[in-house]
Formats: sequence, structure tokens, C-alpha cells
Amino acid sequence: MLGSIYRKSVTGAARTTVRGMHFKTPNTKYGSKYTVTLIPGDGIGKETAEAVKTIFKADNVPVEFEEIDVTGEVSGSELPAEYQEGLRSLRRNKVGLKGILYTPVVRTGHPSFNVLLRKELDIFASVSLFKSIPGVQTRQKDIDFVVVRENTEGEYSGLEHMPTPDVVESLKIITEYNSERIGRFAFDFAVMNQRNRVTAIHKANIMKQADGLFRNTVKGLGTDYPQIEVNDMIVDNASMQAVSHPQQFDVLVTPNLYGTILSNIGAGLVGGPGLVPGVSIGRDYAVFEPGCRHVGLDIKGKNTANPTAMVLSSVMMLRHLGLDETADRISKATYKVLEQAQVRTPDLGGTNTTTEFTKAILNELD
Ligand SMILES: NC(=O)C1=CN([C@@H]2O[C@H](COP(=O)(O)OP(=O)(O)OC[C@H]3O[C@@H](n4cnc5c(N)ncnc54)[C@H](O)[C@@H]3O)[C@@H](O)[C@H]2O)C=CC1
Ligand SMILES: O=C(O)CCC(=O)C(=O)O
Ligand SMILES: [Mg+2]
Repeated sequence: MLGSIYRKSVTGAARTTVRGMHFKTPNTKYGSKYTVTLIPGDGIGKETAEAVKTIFKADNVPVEFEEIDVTGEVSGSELPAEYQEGLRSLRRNKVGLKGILYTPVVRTGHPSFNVLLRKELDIFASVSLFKSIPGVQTRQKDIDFVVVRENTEGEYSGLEHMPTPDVVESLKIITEYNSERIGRFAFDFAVMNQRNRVTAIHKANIMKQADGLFRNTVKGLGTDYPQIEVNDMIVDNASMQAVSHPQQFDVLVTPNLYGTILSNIGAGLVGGPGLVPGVSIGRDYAVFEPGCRHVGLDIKGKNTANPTAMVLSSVMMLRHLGLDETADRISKATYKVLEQAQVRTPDLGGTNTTTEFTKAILNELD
């Protein structure tokens, strides 16, 4: 069974891991090194992946990256060869580190390769971690919650058609099977991480059948986890509560679209998308990717992206591989640089580059 764990480290710094919980996905190891698929992705992907590669190299991390340049910046609806190669590599290695792939917002564009990958690998649970970071000034303090988002169906089913030229029907699919497994994942996650409450997020007052099924299925699992409190909240209220009283949240379990919206709110609360780590994980595969899944095309190639989200995602990956000591070291160094606030990328009000921020992490590792 997979494991996605979020523990507090001895130093109190955010500590993430994905091991031991629900399923332990296998991984590929040749000799003394783990082989991991690296898909840097579009936008700021190359720069933030470079940060990880630099840190891993300097720290002699026993991970060999099999790098595949998949891009969503292609025209037409054909799946590019690189996408297929990336998928094959992930199937082979079981574990991946991935940036975000661009999806055109036009009717004739191709489907989202991010979503396709998640479906093809059945990495059904998206986990994103939102925790106040010492040194990063935010309006709301003491935030510490997790969004567990169903990653394969719901509003992201991609099933749209036009019964007449002026009408679009877009199907949101909610199944008991997927609601139950994401619900179980959330409860298991809560148990493994000494968390107390699971909140099912829904809009069952309007989508009585679809969201009703999700809500009731998740809540029904509560009897199997007597030590965990279970409640539910309508997504609009949850969004309002998230910006006004985010400290009340512990583990939120959501259908697909509400998950991405609450993850983006969460990122805004803790200092931005450049800080939030995450993973998409299933029974057989684990793909670590920044927690609120931004492409950052507007700052592509400018060397200004904050690599923290990608670096902390790689820290989660190291824990998944059982390399806890290395994970702790890199995580501590990253949080230290953030706390000292001497070297900052523009998203945090600084003027430093991605490269300089990465160098600062390396200095802390020494
Ligand atoms: N447009 C697309 O191709 C895709 C969109 N999405 C989803 O749609 C939502 C919106 O996407 P977009 O409008 O494309 O957002 P975006 O990628 O343009 O990001 C929003 C803003 O956050 C900034 N940002 C993101 N990561 C950063 C980092 N590490 N350091 C510094 N600044 C950073 C970007 O520069 C940008 O100004 C996302 O939250 C995501 O969930 C997801 C995958 C692909
Ligand atoms: O892949 C995309 O274009 C959108 C996916 C998305 O919103 C997400 O992964 O959060
Ligand atoms: Mg999103």
C-alpha cells in the first residue's frame, strides 16, 4: 500500500514523506542508486528541476535521473513521442519527479498531459501540503493543513460534447469506488501523520447525487477510524473559511476541481505556489510534483522562479525512497534559507535568482 506521510521533524520544520502509509509503491534500484524519471515540464520546469539536480549532485544523493523532455507546448491533438517515452519511463522506474506541463486553453488544443498521465498511471491521490514557513511573512499564521484531492475523475473527466451547436454538456463523473479509495487514503494519511480530523469538501446541496455520493462515502468510512474526527463542509464555505480561519483545517479530502481550487487558496495563504510541495500517488506509481501545479510560463527562462516547491517535492520523494537522512538535510537547508530571508526570489519580495537561491541551499548543506 502507498504511503504519503506528513510528519513534523524534530526541529519543527515541515517534514514530508510518502512512505509506509497506504501502499508502498515499488521503486527501481540499480546497484547503489535509485533510478527516477525526471520530467522537468514547461514554463519554469527546467530551472526548478536544475535546482534539484544541482543539490542532488552536490550532496551525492544516490539518485540517477532518467530525464525526459515532455512538453505540452505542441499543436494538434496527437500525443507526442516524448509523452509516450515519459510514460514508459515512469512505468519502468515507478517513481518520478515532475514539473507541470502546459495545456492550451483553446477548444482545438490537446488534452492536459498532466491529467492524462495521472489517469494512465492511476495515481489517484494528489497530496499537497500547506504549512506556514518561518521567515515567510503571511497574513494568516500557524497554518498546517493537507489537501488530499481525487486525481482521476470528477470535473477533470474531460468528457464534453455539444448536443447542439450552442450547448455544451460537460460531464462530472463521481464513482463510489474512487470516492472510497480517496477517502481511505485521507483517513490513513491522517492516522499515519498524527492528524486528528478529516473534512470532506463537497457541494452536495446542489449536486445532490454526485457530491452526495462523495460526501456520504467519505463520511461513512469514519466508523473504521474512530480515532479520527470526520466532518464535512460545502466548498464555498470552505473557501471562505480557508482565507479567514485556515487554522481549523487539518486534512481536507476533495473531488478533483475543489481540490485544485483549495490548493491554490492554500498556496496563497502560505506564501505562493513556489513554496508548496506535493505528489500524485497510486498503488503502483508515485510522481512528485509541485503542490499547486503551476506552469509559470510568464517567468520562463528568467531565472526568477522559486524552486522551493520542486526541491521540497524532491525531499518527499527521497523519503519515499527511504533516504530520510538526505531528505532531512536538504529540507533543513531549504527552510533555513527561507527563514534567514537573506536570499529571496521575487515571488517573496526579493531580487535573487533561482540560481542564487539554489546556491544558498548548497551553502547551508556544507
Ligand atoms: N495553464 C496550464 O497549462 C496549466 C494550468 N494548470 C492549473 O491552472 C491553474 C492556473 O494556471 P496558470 O494560469 O497557467 O498559472 P501560472 O502557471 O501562470 O501561475 C500563476 C502565477 O504564479 C507564478 N508562479 C508559479 N510558480 C511559481 C514559482 N515557482 N516561483 C515564482 N512564481 C511562480 C507564475 O509566474 C504566475 O504569475 C494552476 O493553478 C494549475 O492548477 C495546471 C497545469 C497546466
Ligand atoms: O493540466 C492542466 O492543464 C490542469 C491541471 C490542473 O489544474 C492541476 O493539475 O491542478
Ligand atoms: Mg490546478
